Amino acid sequence: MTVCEAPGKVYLFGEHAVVYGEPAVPAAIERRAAVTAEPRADDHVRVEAEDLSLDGFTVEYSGGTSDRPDVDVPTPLVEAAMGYVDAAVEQARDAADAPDAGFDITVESDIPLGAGLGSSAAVVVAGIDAATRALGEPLDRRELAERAYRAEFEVQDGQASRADTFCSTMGGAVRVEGDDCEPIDAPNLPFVVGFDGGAGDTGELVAGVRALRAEHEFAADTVESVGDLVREGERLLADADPESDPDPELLAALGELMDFNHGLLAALGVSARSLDAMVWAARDAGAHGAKLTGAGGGGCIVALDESDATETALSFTQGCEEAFRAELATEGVRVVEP
Ligand SMILES: Nc1ncnc2c1ncn2[C@@H]1O[C@H](COP(=O)(O)OP(=O)(O)O)[C@@H](O)[C@H]1O
Ligand SMILES: C[C@@](O)(CCOP(=O)(O)O)CC(=O)O
Ligand SMILES: [Mg+2]
Repeated sequence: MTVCEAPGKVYLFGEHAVVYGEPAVPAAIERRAAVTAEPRADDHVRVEAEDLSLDGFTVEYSGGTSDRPDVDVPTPLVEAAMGYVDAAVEQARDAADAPDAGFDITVESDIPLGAGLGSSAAVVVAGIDAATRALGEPLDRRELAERAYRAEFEVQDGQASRADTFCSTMGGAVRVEGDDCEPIDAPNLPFVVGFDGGAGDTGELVAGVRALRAEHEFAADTVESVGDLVREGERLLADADPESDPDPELLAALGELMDFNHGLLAALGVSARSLDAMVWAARDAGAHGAKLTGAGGGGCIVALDESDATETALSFTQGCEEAFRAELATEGVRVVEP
């Protein structure tokens, strides 16, 4: 039995635009998905994923799209729910050259699903790592990240960047631009997350931005502007001392860029009333800046505040179900057992 766990992430800036080759800077946070993989004697895959929003269910199937698990819920729901675990198993079989490998898989996660904190990437990264290790074929981190990206790319119908999967694999803050992925030295930023209890559909939201971009030059310009602000943010981070606490000027400058980034994401149609309400509650409470994180549509915002004011204000904000401080996860995917 092999257990691996991988962290979720917040986007300091750059989501959506990163899908079109602009740079983005996500940072891993201490909320993790743990995947257990136990090889089986047959070629079946049995998945226990109690956190799935289908009220928790257990299914047994041999993988692949033709073989539908025997559970009493509509097929699209099952496919949407199982897609990432399924794709992770396929990548592990391919990497280990074991097309008929079967597994008992268990997923346990404290990352809310579909909320912009990268639960899908964490499940895929931890899943591929656990399954390949269970087969005695551990991957190096770069290959693991690349295979996790391919899994997300497939499930999201060819619309994914390497940002989430690379960040979850490596931990810390990273910068991703196309296929150029590097860890970066960043100071420990005071992230506060607000969660509206809901979720967005990543594939649908990405497709919406794609359509807007194709239709209007100003939408394409908006995506480019996100890239410009990310480049400015990268310069700020490069000048900062990663060893000491970030100074107030740096936080103010990063916060201003986050505010701008949220405005541009809203213009691209991926914000939501609940996300805007949490962003404004954070700003009113004195946060240096606040923005939605991830695909949007519902889910989480991230703010910068070293004091408790934003977390307190968010906990009293209508529509905010949970507010918490998110510590930077310096370690990416890791083996818990054996
Ligand atoms: N704990 C989990 N168990 C099984 N699958 C999960 C789990 N967490 C996430 N997933 C998969 O990831 C999907 C959500 O991914 P996505 O829409 O990209 O949102 P995000 O990555 O922002 O959380 C879920 O529908 C599910 O398929
Ligand atoms: C919108 C996007 O940039 C980030 C999606 O993040 P999440 O799955 O909502 O955590 C898509 C991608 O980069 O693959
Ligand atoms: Mg995702």
